[in-house]
Amino acid sequence: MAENVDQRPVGVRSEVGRLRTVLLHRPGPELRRLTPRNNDALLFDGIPWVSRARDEHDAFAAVLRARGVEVLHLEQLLIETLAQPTAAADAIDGVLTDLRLGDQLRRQLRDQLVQLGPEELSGVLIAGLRNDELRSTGLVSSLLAAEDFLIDPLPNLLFTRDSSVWVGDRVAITSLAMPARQRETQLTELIYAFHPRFESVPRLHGWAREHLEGGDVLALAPGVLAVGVGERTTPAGAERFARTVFDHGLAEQLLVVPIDQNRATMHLDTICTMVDVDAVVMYPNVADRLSAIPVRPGEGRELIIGERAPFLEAAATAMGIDRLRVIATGLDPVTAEREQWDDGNNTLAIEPRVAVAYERNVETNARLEAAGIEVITLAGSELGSGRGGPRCMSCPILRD
Ligand SMILES: NC(=[NH2+])NCCC[C@H](N)C(=O)O
Repeated sequence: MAENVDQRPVGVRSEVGRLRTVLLHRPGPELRRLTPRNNDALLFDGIPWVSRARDEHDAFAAVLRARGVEVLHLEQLLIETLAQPTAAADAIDGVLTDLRLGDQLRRQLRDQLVQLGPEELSGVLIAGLRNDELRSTGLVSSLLAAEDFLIDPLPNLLFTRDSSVWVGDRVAITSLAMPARQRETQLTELIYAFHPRFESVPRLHGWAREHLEGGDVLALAPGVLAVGVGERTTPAGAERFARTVFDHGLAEQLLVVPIDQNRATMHLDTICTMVDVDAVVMYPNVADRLSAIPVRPGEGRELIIGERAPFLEAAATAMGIDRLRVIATGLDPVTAEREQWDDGNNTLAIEPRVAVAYERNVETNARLEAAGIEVITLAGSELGSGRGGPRCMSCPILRD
């Protein structure tokens, strides 16, 4: 494990090892920005009731704390980060690159942002800024509608899984594919670059690189990673990730898993998550046709590309086990489809055979229990409108 400045251990080498430290984001005013006109672009399937969403999220954090997990909040880390003038200056430069602003508005916006303290600045970076919230008299501002955003809100920051991912004792800053989420990783990059807690942690990848999202990355076993390639992580993102983890000696094998390019299966963790060292909960409607391409490091900069094989077989082989046990979402194809959509597959293991799951996925949870998995249920009626479950809403920083 890497020692960092204040001597707190970090590192993730498993999906199921006892969870010690996790990064969450408690949803706030950024969710109030969602309207029926912008929710599709902002990747929400409905308009969440904000205070209830916060209650549900607080219950999630409480469940984790009750099990001895240290919960870090992204907003708190961001505020502490922005207390450093260079970090605040970087953050402001980052939002001001937006080409919709124009020079005059950019100057006026800068004048306002530099006056903000860390807490207010963090608030604006997360909740965004509407045109009518800045007193500007310039051409651009007068032509934009009052409700147009000068800084887009980040309602999906809630899904901390995607905006950074720990691989061993390093952190990969990801590069998010959807325009509504791209700025999130400017914030995670800032936190990991400047926050004293992470000062000595080497950073991988980066927000300006090929698309790679944490929801696509699974740590199947020591030295064995899987990465989904679909709507979010691109083939080039997977290739860069393979090269990077091999160069840093963080894995010996990577399984690249092509997934359907659609919203229901946006990340690998929407169809498959691990609940034990040799068991996954998986969407049966894709389980049989899901395949994997094994990739290994070759000579020099080469990658050795293996033969495409059924995912479950390839995973078991790479993990050195006879068989990966599969617990299926739902019972029949229709229930499975409903529960997969409601993130029944998206469980967060907090130790082997103990997983956090949304309570609404009754059939899937019953099957998990029957398979010997303790299921800690969460209400998620509001949180779920962003199409993400307990795994999406958590970024493990330290696991046994
Ligand atoms: N790891 C995950 N499955 N994350 C879910 C993210 C959901 C989010 N609304 C998006 O569309 O990007």
